[in-house]
Amino acid sequence: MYCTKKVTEDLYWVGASDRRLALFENMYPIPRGVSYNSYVLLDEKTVLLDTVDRSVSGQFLENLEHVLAGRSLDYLIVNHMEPDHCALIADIVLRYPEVKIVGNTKTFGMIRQFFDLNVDSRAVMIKEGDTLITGKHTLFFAMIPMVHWPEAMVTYDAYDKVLFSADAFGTFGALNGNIFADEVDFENQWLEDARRYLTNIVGKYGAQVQAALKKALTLDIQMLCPLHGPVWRENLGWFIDKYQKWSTYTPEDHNVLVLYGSIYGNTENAAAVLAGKLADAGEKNIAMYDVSVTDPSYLLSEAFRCDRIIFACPTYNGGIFPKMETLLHELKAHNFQNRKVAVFDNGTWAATAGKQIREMLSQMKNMEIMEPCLSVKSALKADQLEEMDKIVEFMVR
Ligand SMILES: Cc1cc2nc3c(=O)[nH]c(=O)nc-3n(C[C@H](O)[C@H](O)[C@H](O)COP(=O)(O)O)c2cc1C
Repeated sequence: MYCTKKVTEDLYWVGASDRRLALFENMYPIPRGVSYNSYVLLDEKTVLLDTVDRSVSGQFLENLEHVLAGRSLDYLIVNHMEPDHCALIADIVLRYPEVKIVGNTKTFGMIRQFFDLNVDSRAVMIKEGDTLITGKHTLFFAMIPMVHWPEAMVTYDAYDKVLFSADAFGTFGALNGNIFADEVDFENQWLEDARRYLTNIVGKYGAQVQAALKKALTLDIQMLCPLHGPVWRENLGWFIDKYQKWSTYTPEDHNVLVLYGSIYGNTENAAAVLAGKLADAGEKNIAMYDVSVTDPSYLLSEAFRCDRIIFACPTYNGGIFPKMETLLHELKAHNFQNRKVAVFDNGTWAATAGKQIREMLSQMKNMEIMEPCLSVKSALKADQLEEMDKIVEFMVR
């Protein structure tokens, strides 16, 4: 049975959700699932905006057939060539042989790589600022390279003032009947996943997201139609502001994040003592995670949210406890910057992790790193509490 949603007078959502997939991109846990959005514009010409992941192909093809209601498909606009959106291009061509495919030079290069498809005869090659008139609707195209692949582009429907934003403004999370952001408690139930999605997947490309936002802000946008997650038709400024923060590595909250690793529990104990002292000093909503327990994608997202971070872990074979080292590599790889940080380490015979963590942090831009670093010798002792108080002073001042 088809499962579609009317978005505007002429626009339909024909996507579907996957609640079985454990890891998005075989990397990121998605306990709330994910949606693959696809849209159909019914004008004098019919237009499909992106396809979906192969996992939801059955539902999608049925949706498309229902919305077209016997009409042929004139155009398929490919805003993004990642397989979770482009997987069904060849299937669309088989079902709708008259279809023309709209994309930029890089799009067609990638279509040739992914598919054995003679695309040239049906290619409508567009570039920045080009238009496609479909009847009463005029569609504009703008390139948003590296948000998050080089060929990525957005389509703007000037008639309804709708921006089809590709992966921008997307989020993890299956759509549960409500496809509009104003129909769900986005701030409490979706924001964490939206942050985790953007920071992990496109976090490295803050400058490119900024460039895309600058272009978008020149348009009168009444609706955002991303390729994952809810459609935005209210309060767009609130969500765009989140993107401004994430893409400029500006913290959202004045909160301390405590990230610790521990083998036998002594570093964990010291982290708990420190968090208690921070609370005594007035810190609210302290966030604390064991780096061995929580997936790095959540920790990276939390690091983007908080303005101050404490890293603590044991020394491991002369190096950093591996789970912490992985996280630090992730932060560096995502261009993480602009935070106040303190470090403490632990070691039973030669503690070197703290020095190495600070070296890694100093390779990130604009990090205010506390010196020196507290070093626990196996277990925290009362004579080190004063040193711990100094971390608290540094964090709260
Ligand atoms: C595989 C392994 C390697 C270790 N390597 C070092 C080391 O190079 N230097 C050191 O001082 N301690 C080393 N340790 C000991 C721990 O860092 C130390 O006991 C620490 O206090 C553990 O803290 P925890 O109680 O939070 O796990 C190692 C422990 C393990 C299991």
